Amino acid sequence: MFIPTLERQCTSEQREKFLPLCYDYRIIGTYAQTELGHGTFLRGLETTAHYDPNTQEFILNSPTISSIKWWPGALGKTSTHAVVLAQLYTLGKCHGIHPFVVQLRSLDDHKPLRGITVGDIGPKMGFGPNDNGYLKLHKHRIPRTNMLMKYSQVSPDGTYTKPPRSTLTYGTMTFVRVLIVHGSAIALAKASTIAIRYSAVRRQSELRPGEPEPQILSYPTQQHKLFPLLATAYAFHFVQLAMMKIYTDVNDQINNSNFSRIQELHALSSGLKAFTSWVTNAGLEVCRMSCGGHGYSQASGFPRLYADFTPSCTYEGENTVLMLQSARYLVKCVRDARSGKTLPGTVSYLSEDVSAVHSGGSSGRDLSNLDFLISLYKQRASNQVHFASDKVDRGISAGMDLVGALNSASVHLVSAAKAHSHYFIAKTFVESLKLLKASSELQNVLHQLASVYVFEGIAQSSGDFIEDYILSGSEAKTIRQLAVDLLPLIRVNAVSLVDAFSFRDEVLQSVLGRYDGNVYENLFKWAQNSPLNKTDVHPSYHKYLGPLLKRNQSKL
Ligand SMILES: CCCCCCCC/C=C\CCCCCCC/C=C/C(=O)SCCNC(=O)CCNC(=O)[C@H](O)C(C)(C)COP(=O)(O)OP(=O)(O)OC[C@H]1O[C@@H](n2cnc3c(N)ncnc32)[C@H](O)[C@@H]1OP(=O)(O)O
Ligand SMILES: Cc1cc2nc3c(=O)[nH]c(=O)nc-3n(C[C@H](O)[C@H](O)[C@H](O)COP(=O)(O)OP(=O)(O)OC[C@H]3O[C@@H](n4cnc5c(N)ncnc54)[C@H](O)[C@@H]3O)c2cc1C
Repeated sequence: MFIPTLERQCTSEQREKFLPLCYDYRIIGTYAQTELGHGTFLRGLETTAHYDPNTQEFILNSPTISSIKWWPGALGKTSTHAVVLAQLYTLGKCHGIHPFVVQLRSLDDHKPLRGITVGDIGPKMGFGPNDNGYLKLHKHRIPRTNMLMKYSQVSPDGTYTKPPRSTLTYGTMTFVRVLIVHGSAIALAKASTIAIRYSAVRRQSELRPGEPEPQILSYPTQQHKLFPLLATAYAFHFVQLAMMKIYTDVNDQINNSNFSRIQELHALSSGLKAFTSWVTNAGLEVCRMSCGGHGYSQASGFPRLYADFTPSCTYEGENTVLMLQSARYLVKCVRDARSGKTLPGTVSYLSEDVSAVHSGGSSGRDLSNLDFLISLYKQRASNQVHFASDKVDRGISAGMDLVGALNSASVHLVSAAKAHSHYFIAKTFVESLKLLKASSELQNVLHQLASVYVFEGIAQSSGDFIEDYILSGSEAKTIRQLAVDLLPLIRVNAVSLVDAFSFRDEVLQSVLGRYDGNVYENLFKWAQNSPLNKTDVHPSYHKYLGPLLKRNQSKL
């Protein structure tokens, strides 16, 4: 995050000064924004940067215990520098959060500089090798030119020039949220690879006396656990490509001072980061549990994969907060649509009259047709967004201000943002396959994946579709069965579909997911290498167990 921030927030002179040092690994930096007392509420950050025109320096301080920077990756023992987000004060006025490059440690002996107290925040659930750290600043001075001034400036005499948009400071977070969508796709692909390969190797239970134990991948319940997640990994792959394309296009516009789509990008990246990381987080646990006891072993790779992935739901914007950000924009779009404004591409459906799609018990609608089902996802999203938006309007009519009305409708706003994200993902998956140049055989297999993703997505949220009369109960049941009917077809290519992710064994880090399937021999080898097995009799025997046993034996 250090380098992307410099690349996006530096003037050209600052780029020339700082970026070569980064690219050549002459300095190592972190992104120090979160504090002990604030991670979500950025306007509440307390670190201060007061400009001193006499020396043309900023004086950085952590004025309170809650203002100590806390969590930034590699801050504790590694980073020599940080981008520090602090409240800018100049000529007696506060101008809000701005980014500053701060050197933390000497480039000679790596010791912390004067006014810098820095260290590791202690053991965490995962990310063991990462020294997430703390930073306490005490009257630490940096040159004026260390404030990143692409968008806002402080002149030598202290005059402040404000940015074209205050939120441009938040640009790196948007970029990383887009990367996390990619990260979700990768993590779910890894978990699917481990679980499906292991399920093809593992044989368990005797269905009928005398019959060989079947591969657990042959059980419909095992397929129902794993194949929708496999399909989701493929869906997220195509979605992260689409998300990155939108990000690149909007970022190019921003670089040309066109800020018209910055809000749409913020809303979409927030919703997709939250949606994909929540779904992946839950999916990793399903994959682990589908591998039985060996899934719980470190040898499976699941404990580390989960412990390292799960903070994706928290960092870079806590997921609920990001869903609310997305929903806030959707509410704005409903208002714009009602006042006749044209809406941007990813939200244009909110101005359509989607109520035309009626439920109908045996209306003869083709419930296996993906284009038709995507129209139902659209209707569900539109209904949920308009419902939540109407709740906000009713709150205001009842005398609340906008903040109060948004807060009181927030549970529904999160549901609406989830439905919006889900519609975007399902639509993107189906549309991406149409554009894919692939053999008819491959198209057929990928269509099976898209179908099980779309069917299962409705089955798992059928309440949304039934409550709004988008589907009848019997239609929902039919779609649920369509998903189950697809499972044996996907079974044929399941192992090939995870092999296609091409994770090397060294990357997958899983004995269960080994490409050669040689699980049991390698589990035993792995166990023998366990530190506890260095000696037959563990030294602790002589200190604790031995004396205890001997003492009790003497009583016999
Ligand atoms: C290239 C191949 C790569 C492959 C990689 C694949 C694998 C990689 C996997 C993962 C990679 C990434 C690894 C992750 C490592 C990250 C480690 C963690 C880092 C961090 O956590 S950094 C700190 C993150 N912190 C946050 O995100 C804070 C969240 N809080 C906020 O953003 C804000 O406080 C807020 C938005 C919640 C609230 O802001 P505010 O108080 O100002 O209140 P509002 O009134 O809601 O907002 C005002 C206004 O601003 C708009 N807004 C807000 N944010 C943005 C934004 N980012 N962009 C644009 N606009 C924004 C908001 O919509 C409001 O606008 P309106 O007034 O409504 O118009
Ligand atoms: C592994 C890891 C790495 C990190 N790396 C970095 C880093 O490199 N740099 C950095 O600056 N930070 C980093 N962070 C910090 C991270 O960005 C914050 O933890 C994150 O932004 C969440 O903020 P918080 O911890 O204050 O949670 P809080 O915001 O306190 O969240 C707690 C609860 O409050 C709820 N909540 C908060 N606000 C609202 C609201 N407005 N409406 C409804 N509910 C709300 C949330 O939904 C959540 O349920 C990292 C964190 C982790 C875990």
